[in-house]
Amino acid sequence: MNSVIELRQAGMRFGEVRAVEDVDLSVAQGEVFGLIGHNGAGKTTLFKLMLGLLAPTSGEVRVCGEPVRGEAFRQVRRRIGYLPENISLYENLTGLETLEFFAGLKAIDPQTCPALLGQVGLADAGLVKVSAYSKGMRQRLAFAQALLGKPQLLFLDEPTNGLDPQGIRDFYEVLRSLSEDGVTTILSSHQMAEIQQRVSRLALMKQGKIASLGTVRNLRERSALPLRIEVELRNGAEPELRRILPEGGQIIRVNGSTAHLQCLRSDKLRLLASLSALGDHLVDIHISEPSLEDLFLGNAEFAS
Ligand SMILES: Nc1ncnc2c1ncn2[C@@H]1O[C@H](COP(=O)(O)OP(=O)(O)OP(=O)(O)O)[C@@H](O)[C@H]1O
Repeated sequence: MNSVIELRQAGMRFGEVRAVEDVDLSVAQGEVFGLIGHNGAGKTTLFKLMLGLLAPTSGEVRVCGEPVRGEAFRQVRRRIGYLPENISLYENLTGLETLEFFAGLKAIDPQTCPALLGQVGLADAGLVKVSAYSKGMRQRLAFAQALLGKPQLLFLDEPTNGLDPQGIRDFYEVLRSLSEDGVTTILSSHQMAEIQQRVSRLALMKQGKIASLGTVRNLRERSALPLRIEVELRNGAEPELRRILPEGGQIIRVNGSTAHLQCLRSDKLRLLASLSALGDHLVDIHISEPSLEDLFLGNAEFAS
């Protein structure tokens, strides 16, 4: 694997607070990698470690092969775009002036700014003052700021805050196309329904540690959470369902003609085989995997 980011037993303590502890992580080039966790889980601190804004109090953090505190990291930093969680924008500047201002700070050609505004869907708002921008427009502008200078590595802290569904779709479309060009993205989010279809892998952080790491499918398969199965029956078939239900299948409730069941993944095939014996009593079956939100909120136990 061509790792762009490597953390080895990385830790960050603030006095007695262990904000990040024993984190081992490798992220490959072109990945869209998600970080999720409750407030205070350590996501922002981990971002700051990877950006070289904080020096780890233990372990090692390397980005593009360089230790983040070394001299060589100055060059690496030029290839990094960062969208902080709470970016401050000047109300009196227009969108274009804002971007040109950030371009000046980064010594980037300001002539690249109009195209960048177009990339984030603000082509028609470049001459409008930020004070008249909606929350979503501000977030798009902040994203454009992170894209200045065509970074190879993007760190985006809660990037879809304030975006409407179309804005969220546009945002991930930009990420997808950047990923195809080899750009690596690390993003944090509380929006689990949104993140679960769009990241290549993710890490679930709890109290400074990575509690689980993998694809969404890996995380689901490792969790002890049950699958939910909705069984649509013909009228009067409930007793028959109860009769054929194998061990491991559990009826949670029955609403009219729909029975809500659950079972462990390991019992799924056995349960489905039994349900097929319902024959004409059966209208339809719908299986739901535990969502990322279930995994996150359900305090599921994960295998390491
Ligand atoms: N500069 C600091 N000094 C002292 N403690 C800090 C500092 N920065 C963070 N912490 C503590 O470290 C822990 C992790 O904080 P961090 O901001 O990294 O979490 P987070 O997952 O980003 O939370 P949120 O989702 O609320 O942004 C928290 O207990 C926080 O209070």
